[in-house]
Amino acid sequence: MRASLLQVDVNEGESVESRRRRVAALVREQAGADLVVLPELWTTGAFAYEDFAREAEPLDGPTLEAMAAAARDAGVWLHAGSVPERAAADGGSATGDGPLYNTSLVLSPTGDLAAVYRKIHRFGFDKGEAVLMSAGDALVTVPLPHTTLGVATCYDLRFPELFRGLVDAGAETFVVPAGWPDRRRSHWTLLAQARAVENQAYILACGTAGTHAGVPQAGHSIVVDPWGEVLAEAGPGEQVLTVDFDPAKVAKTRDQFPALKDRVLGLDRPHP
Ligand SMILES: NC(=O)CCC(=O)C(=O)O
Repeated sequence: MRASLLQVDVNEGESVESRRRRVAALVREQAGADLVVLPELWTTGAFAYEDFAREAEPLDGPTLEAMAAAARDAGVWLHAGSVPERAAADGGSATGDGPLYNTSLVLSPTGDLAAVYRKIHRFGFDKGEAVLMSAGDALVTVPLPHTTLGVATCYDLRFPELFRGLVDAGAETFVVPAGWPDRRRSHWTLLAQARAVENQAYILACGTAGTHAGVPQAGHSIVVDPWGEVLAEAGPGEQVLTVDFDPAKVAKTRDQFPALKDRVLGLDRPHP
């Protein structure tokens, strides 16, 4: 399988509309890949809190429209990263004036919306995303022809129980769009390898480059195999990181070193 991670430079010098056009063109250039991955909140930047409400869009907004056309033209599965989603007042997916979510979109090679994931763990403690956005509550897996994706977003990477849940739901390849800051780059790399090793799964973790809202981004998108080996790692700037990997290695690793079978369930809950 061939995956291309588009580590987009997100900065205030470029309008959202211009970046959308530029990213759509980059996606079209990936024809021949099986899967293309974009970062978290690449229209605004993950730390551009004051832009979330202004740039928020319904699920069928301009980003979905542009990315669906690009996925169809390139004939690729596209994890289109996430957008600030303005949901309907009832929390549904129609246009509305309801809550904001940090919402990931997965598109099929025909440009159809295959999955939607609303980020569960919001970053910022008592400010930023954590207070501006609502939390999703559903785990999402997406069956592709050769692997099943499990999706998570950025800060989710710090919560291993979410990834265990995805494994239990059949995930073999985690896709993690992010807007990870440079000051915690060592955590990014370490956590990506940890999630891969402990779950014996691939991880495709795609971050942003550049600086927005005064926060330099880590870049260094990374692909790790089920044994924890780094297959490819980007540098700090805008880059297309392309990697070929064997999806069958997940089953082989789980078979030859069956640590997942030794799990003792329920330890993450308090004992009565
Ligand atoms: N956008 C994010 O979720 C940032 C996460 C982060 O900075 C961290 O976990 O550290």
